[in-house]
Amino acid sequence: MDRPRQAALEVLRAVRVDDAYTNLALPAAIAQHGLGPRDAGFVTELAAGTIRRMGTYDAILTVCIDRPLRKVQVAVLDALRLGCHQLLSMRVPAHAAISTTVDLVRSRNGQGAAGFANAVLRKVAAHDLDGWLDRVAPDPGEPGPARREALAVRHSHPRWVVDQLEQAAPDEDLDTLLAADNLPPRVTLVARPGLVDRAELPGTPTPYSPYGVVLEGGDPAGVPAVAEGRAGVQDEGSQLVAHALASAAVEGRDELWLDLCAGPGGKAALLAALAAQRGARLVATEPHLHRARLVGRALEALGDRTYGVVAADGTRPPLPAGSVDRVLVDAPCTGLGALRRRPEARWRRTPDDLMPLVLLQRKLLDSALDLVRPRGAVLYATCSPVRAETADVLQAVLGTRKDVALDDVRPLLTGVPDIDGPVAGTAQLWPHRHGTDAMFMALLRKG
Ligand SMILES: C[S@@+](CC[C@H](N)C(=O)[O-])C[C@H]1O[C@@H](n2cnc3c(N)ncnc32)[C@H](O)[C@@H]1O
Repeated sequence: MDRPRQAALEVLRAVRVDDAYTNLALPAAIAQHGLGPRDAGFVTELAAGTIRRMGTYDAILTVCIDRPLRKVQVAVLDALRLGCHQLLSMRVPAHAAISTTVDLVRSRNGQGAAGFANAVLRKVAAHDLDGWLDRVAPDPGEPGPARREALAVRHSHPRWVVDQLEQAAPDEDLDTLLAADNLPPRVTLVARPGLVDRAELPGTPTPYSPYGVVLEGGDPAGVPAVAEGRAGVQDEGSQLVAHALASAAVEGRDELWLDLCAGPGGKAALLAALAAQRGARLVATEPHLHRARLVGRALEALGDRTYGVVAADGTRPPLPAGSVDRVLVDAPCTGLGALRRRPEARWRRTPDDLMPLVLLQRKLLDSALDLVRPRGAVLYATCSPVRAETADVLQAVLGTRKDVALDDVRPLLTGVPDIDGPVAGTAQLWPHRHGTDAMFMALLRKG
């Protein structure tokens, strides 16, 4: 039996049936099948790539199968999707892609299903990916619903996500923006100031963050500074969020910093290191215990130079009003700006997720504004560019508070080009433009 393909099929099943995260299911399947580095690379590309591009492959399979996809046995459908990825997006020769998929189906679903898979994949193999896209989703060129529908299929995004991204970036080339979500991100490390210098880390310096390096290859866990918590794996956009809050000018006392939504702790660790260099200390809050533990671990290398983490709800934080000098609200959000990182995320989110998140985001921002002292700084951030979570939250909260003003965050992001956000003074990063997650940032001050 072909163990790499079997492992990939198991990852697809775990993601579909058990709601597993691809990034966790993959190493588990690789370990369980005892695969070496070469096979592990193949399985990672096969499983993660198939999950990411499933929307496109389902549109193609719909044409190749004479009954609705929902009537195809799901295990067989998963195998067909893996076959499509090998045929259309990987350099696997067609005969190998077809015969190995058919063998996989035969071993699990019997001879009849194997014959069906063989017939379907032969049809798929009749065209390359571009040929199929021109057939199932020709781009009408003109902006509008038909184009958004075509781009949703071409770039394998749910249609509602395409609509949200288009509203978030009406002047952007939607084609380029969506294409960037299908490129797995480069691995970026952060050197936590005072604990390690970035020159000591392998890789090349990140273009915008003063703390980052892009790792050219290899396992980040094998870097000693990462293993010791003096450095970590962190997107450059996330580094810039911590950098912006730390760089905001704050008059007078600057002793207590708060990360209100801290789990799993990447930004908390960078902020805590920056605070410690200036004689300030960070406290982190996170309501979910397992995530609070991760924050604790991320802060370990700083010892008593931080106040550590408190398992608490940020809307009812255990701190007196007006007691904090700087607050980060890295709010729970749809994560539609970080789709590159989580292959299954686009299929799991639904439009119904939006409103509860927006209500929580408003409460958290309000809570942060209560906690900060007059003339202190609050940075509101999301890894989503969706307007309901960015501009609308900001405007709703500013509309109810006379004591708060929006400051310009953009001068704190020196050297980062084209960062204007949806409200004057806010910033929006983009994968296709900056090579980062689509982080939104707004800086607020209490009068
Ligand atoms: C976008 S993540 C934060 C990422 C984190 N800052 C980092 O860089 O590692 C949002 C976090 O908010 C937490 N959260 C959810 N509800 C919350 C609440 N009521 N108060 C505070 N945090 C909350 C989530 O559990 C999640 O860990």
